Amino acid sequence: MAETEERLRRTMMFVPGNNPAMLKDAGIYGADSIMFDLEDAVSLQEKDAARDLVYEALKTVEYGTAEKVVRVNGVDTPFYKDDVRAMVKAGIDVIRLPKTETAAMIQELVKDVAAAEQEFGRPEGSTHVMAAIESAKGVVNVNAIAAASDRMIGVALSAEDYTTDMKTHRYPDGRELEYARNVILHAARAAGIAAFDTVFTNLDDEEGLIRETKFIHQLGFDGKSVINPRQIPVINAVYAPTKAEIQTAQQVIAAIAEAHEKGSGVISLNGQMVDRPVALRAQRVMRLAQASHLVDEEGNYVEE
Ligand SMILES: CC(=O)SCCNC(=O)CCNC(=O)[C@H](O)C(C)(C)COP(=O)(O)OP(=O)(O)OC[C@H]1O[C@@H](n2cnc3c(N)ncnc32)[C@H](O)[C@@H]1OP(=O)(O)O
Ligand SMILES: O=C([O-])CC(=O)C(=O)O
Ligand SMILES: [Mg+2]
Repeated sequence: MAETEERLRRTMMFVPGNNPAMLKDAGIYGADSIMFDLEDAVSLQEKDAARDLVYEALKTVEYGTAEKVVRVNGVDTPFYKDDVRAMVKAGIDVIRLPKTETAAMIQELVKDVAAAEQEFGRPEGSTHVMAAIESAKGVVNVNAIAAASDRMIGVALSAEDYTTDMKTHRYPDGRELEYARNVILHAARAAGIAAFDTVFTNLDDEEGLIRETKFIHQLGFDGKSVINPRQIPVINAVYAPTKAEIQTAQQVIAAIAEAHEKGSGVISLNGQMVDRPVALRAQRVMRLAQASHLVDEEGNYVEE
């Protein structure tokens, strides 16, 4: 894994790289990661102008604590090399490679990123990478892709292209994505990196977005790619623990501390066994509670 401490990545917002107004304001909506897009949101005629615009934005706009990600054009396009050089020069945090099908593609990206870091005097290893899985071939190879480099921070399902490749389309129940979601999630967890679910494209169907987010949250995904700021609070609300979950997590953390004081790794709490995995899950609940501003610095629940 590229990072020692896990970063919260509930929402990764696509921002079309050719839209100056959106580039300027992208930091105000509270996305955990902002993803500048040079690929499919940008027409062929605008590729060079979009790269320049994103470069300028990265140099001049303040994006706060949000992680800065760029979706470059694919390795087999004439834009890819210039995209990688410009984004590394600008100091991007993460490069997202679209339509990743093999570990060799990630290795090629990593080689180009390392060369650009050297060319522009960026700290060696400071640019992380991630893979978007958008085809059957990508799903079949995702274990090797996820483990292809220690610069890798995550893998994402890209269901629009994936369902096209699979000769189907997206249905409200998402059954056509079952296999890909599970395989991608396992590859990410086995490699110790993040897993991102795909975009939800019907902006007016908030209920559908809530249903899909609850489902991918239950599976264990870190978060979703999003296309519009109004999707961010909806997803964050699904990821926010309830008051009861927070209180249970606090009791678990206190109980395990008591067990440790007594020289034990296991204790009973309200008839339930509490051991290390339960305590680790409780710590994650508290991290999500803090990110959702549901607890104060001492960890006390804050009434809304
Ligand atoms: C399959 C794929 O590859 S998906 C990835 C590629 N696609 C994209 O990147 C599309 C990203 N999203 C968008 O361009 C837009 O959200 C659209 C076109 C879908 C809808 O746009 P709008 O109808 O303008 O959305 P809406 O009315 O909700 O916008 C509200 C505000 O949020 C801004 N906004 C909307 N989407 C974004 C975004 N992705 N990033 C930053 N700002 C945004 C709008 O500029 C507007 O700002 P304003 O109030 O200051 O004028
Ligand atoms: O990464 C995403 O979710 C968007 C995308 O490119 C796709 O679905 O093909
Ligand atoms: Mg795509």
